[in-house]
Amino acid sequence: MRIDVVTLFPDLVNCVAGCGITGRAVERGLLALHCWNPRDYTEDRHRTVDDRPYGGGPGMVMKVEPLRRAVHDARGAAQVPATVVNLSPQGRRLDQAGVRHLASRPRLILIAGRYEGIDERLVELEVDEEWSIGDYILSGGELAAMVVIDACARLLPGALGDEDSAEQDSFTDGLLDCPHYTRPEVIEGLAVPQVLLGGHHGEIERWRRKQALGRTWERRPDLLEKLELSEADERLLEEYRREHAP
Ligand SMILES: COc1ccccc1CNc1ccc(C(N)=O)cn1
Repeated sequence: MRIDVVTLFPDLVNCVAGCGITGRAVERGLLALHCWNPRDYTEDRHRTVDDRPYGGGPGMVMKVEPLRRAVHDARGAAQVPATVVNLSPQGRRLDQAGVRHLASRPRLILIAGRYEGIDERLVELEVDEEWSIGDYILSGGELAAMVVIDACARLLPGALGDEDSAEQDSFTDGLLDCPHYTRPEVIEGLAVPQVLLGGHHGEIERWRRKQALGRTWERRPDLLEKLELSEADERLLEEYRREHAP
């Protein structure tokens, strides 16, 4: 998978290429990451990428031309046609289904805006999809782009060894994750649930599923609404509810 990022801060975005699972995905050639800086596509002495908003108001708006030239060069840098994505608070809320959608694209060009945002005509001329990582304002789209890169990289075949937990990742099956424990067995009088120490894999699996169902019911009932639970899951959740009824 190839991801190009149009950004005024390539050093920030390139951090994902240097460490962890995303760094390993790049190392293994599973993910190619390239940044394009609109400032390199300016023609004036001051390398101007922003200007004052028509209609007045605070802040600045990113100009179309430097962005458009950067997108054009990004497109031309590989044969594979790209899906151009603008990261903005106005976009569709990203969830794991959205990540699966984006990770299924052979190529993404992510636009990371700064200032008050980008001239709407760039969106009309070049952008295929707008996505938001949540209902909050960031100083730029770079962190949102890095979230997309990380979440997509985890889904690329070979990115995670079996030492990682993408398969059991919460949200993969629409539920929150079960609690996790590691050594020592007791900390400050808090012991690891006995079932996890017994080595009975069937019991452990059952306990983990029940915890995932129960925690989703307690913390994110909205997620549960969206799911068709199996008979077995319904029974597990019922058991959890009885044990944890307030
Ligand atoms: C006012 O900022 C903008 C306005 C418009 C576009 C981009 C920006 C850059 N900032 C962003 C970007 C994304 C998100 C998000 N929630 O995904 C939050 N902030």
